[in-house]
Amino acid sequence: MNKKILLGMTPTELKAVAKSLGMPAFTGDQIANWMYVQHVRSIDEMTNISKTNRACLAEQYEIGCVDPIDAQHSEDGTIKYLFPVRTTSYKEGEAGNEKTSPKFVETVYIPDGERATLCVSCEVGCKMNCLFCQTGKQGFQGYLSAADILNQIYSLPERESLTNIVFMGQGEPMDNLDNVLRTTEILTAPYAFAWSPKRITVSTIGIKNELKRFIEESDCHLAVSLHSPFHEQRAELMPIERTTPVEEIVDLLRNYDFSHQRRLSFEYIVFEGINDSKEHARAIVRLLEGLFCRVNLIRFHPIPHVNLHGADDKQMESFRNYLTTHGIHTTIRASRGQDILAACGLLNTSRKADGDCCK
Ligand SMILES: C[S@@+](CC[C@H](N)C(=O)[O-])C[C@H]1O[C@@H](n2cnc3c(N)ncnc32)[C@H](O)[C@@H]1O
Ligand code: SF4
Repeated sequence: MNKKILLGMTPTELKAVAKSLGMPAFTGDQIANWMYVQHVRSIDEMTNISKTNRACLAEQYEIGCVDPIDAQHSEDGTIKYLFPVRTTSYKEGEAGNEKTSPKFVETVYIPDGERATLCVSCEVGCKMNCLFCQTGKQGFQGYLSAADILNQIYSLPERESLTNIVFMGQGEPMDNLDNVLRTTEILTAPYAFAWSPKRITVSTIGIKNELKRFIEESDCHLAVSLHSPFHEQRAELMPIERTTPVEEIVDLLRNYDFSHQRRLSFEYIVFEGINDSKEHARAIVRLLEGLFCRVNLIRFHPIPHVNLHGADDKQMESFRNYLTTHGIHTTIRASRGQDILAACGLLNTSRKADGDCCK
């Protein structure tokens, strides 16, 4: 029998589990504390629960944490982990692709002086098919459960040194919003990891209704992938633009206040000769006028069979300077882990199921 997984459950749900097994409701709080505060790896370690009750719980349940099975080390200190995925789901009508099991996701640990950022994945692959992204090339093989998203943090060898988490790995967070929100709730709740939401950034291409829900139900920072201010060009780079133009996303964002603790940023990969002109910079200034936000310029990390090239440093700096002098706080993001294919947009686990995982 496949055991049910406790990781990702809220205290209310854990109390219901305890009661269903004939235990007092407060056992649910004890389980939450053992998992989310003490980070134990087995039910047997929950020593303030009686031996009999632990055995009873373990008959049907397990924590559901699983260690990474591979780690690649970059020369810049970045580490890319490969995590097995326990359960994936699909929305109604989406073809399941269960034959590719076992499934894996990649998670990237990025130490940087006093900071240590973890880039987590929320889906196996991605269905959004952005032209420039290697995860998009993988296609979509399922939504991660909150347990599998959380496990990337729970089972990370460097967990205690983490200062920030970014949802910038495989997958589109707004496409798996319930599980992403459940994860950020557990990461920020006082009963659990108790992280400030200001240490967590969720990146999205902009799916309107879900984005609205995310803004209203979470306090985490938000990053929107822009990449072109022009409709036709953005649609060529990012198919989502055809159904949800970024102008609609910006209009939505104008309804909320990002001038205090919560940060709104736009990510912009600078492609040589494609989106690095003065016209682009001017159009960005027009698009974002009056919005309290910043722009992060990203270097393009080349992927096979895609004829796009990154702009050089001089061009990126001049683009940044134009935006900055026109009132938009703009930074150039350092690329990390490119030598081990861990940099933004390079994650891909399509071949891992064929036994290629440790090469
Ligand atoms: C991999 S995505 C995951 C989060 C979300 N799906 C999104 O697109 O915002 C994280 C960031 O990587 C960027 N990215 C994708 N492919 C890239 C590439 N080849 N080089 C640089 N950045 C890339 C995306 O545009 C996005 O800003
Ligand atoms: S850039 Fe983001 S949304 Fe686009 S394919 Fe990659 S992971 Fe998916």
